[in-house]
Amino acid sequence: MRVDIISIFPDYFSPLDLSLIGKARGTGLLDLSVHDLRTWTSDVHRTVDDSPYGGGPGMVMRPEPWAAAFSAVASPSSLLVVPSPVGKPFTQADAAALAAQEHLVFACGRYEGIDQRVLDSAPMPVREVSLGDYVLFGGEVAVIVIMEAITRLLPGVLGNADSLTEESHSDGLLEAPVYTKPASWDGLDVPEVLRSGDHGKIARWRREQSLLRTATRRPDLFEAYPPEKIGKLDRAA
Ligand SMILES: N#Cc1c(-c2ccc3cc[nH]c3c2)n[nH]c1N
Repeated sequence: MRVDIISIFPDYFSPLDLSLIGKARGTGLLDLSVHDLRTWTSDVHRTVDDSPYGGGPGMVMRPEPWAAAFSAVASPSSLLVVPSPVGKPFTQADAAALAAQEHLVFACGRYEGIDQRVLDSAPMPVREVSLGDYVLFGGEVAVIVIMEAITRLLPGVLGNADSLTEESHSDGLLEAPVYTKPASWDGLDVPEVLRSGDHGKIARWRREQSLLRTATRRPDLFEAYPPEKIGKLDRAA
């Protein structure tokens, strides 16, 4: 997968040199380039913003540098992803869809945002996404989060792909609680079923815990979960 990130703060993305994302870049699974938007300015002050038409606080990012940047990095298979407070809430399904793309271009807005004409005239399809109902300083942190969600789904990045099948949100539910040694700690014991060696019983217990957790913590997800997939809860588990 090829990714181009455009930002006025390229140094924000040094975390993408680390850990499994850094390894994916090193092994060629991920071809990631970070660009400074000011590369595509044409004035001595390398200006990327100006005052908003219609008045109001703050500044708006000028269209010209973005248009020049897109012309430099876009290809026929590119998809433009723009983090924004007004974007579609980003979900695991969106991460999977983006992970299947050939080339992603991320536009990191700052100030009061990017001139709307940049998105309206982009030479590639556009996806505006939001991480949640709160406001960040800009799109950079959102891109780091999105890049982590995408990269871990790329084949070969996670040592054990099985991790992807039972984690929260992979199947629309929250995952069951996890435990490790010691069997008893701080007066609390690991649920006996997990130490039983009965894999069928363990699977049923985890399924039940996942459904119960989702129902109590994320009723929105539980309501959206197909009733026919819930099945009969095994109280004996
Ligand atoms: N994604 C996302 C965002 C943002 C965001 C994204 C871009 C810019 C550019 C200026 N301010 C921004 C805030 N705030 N909250 C979210 N969930």
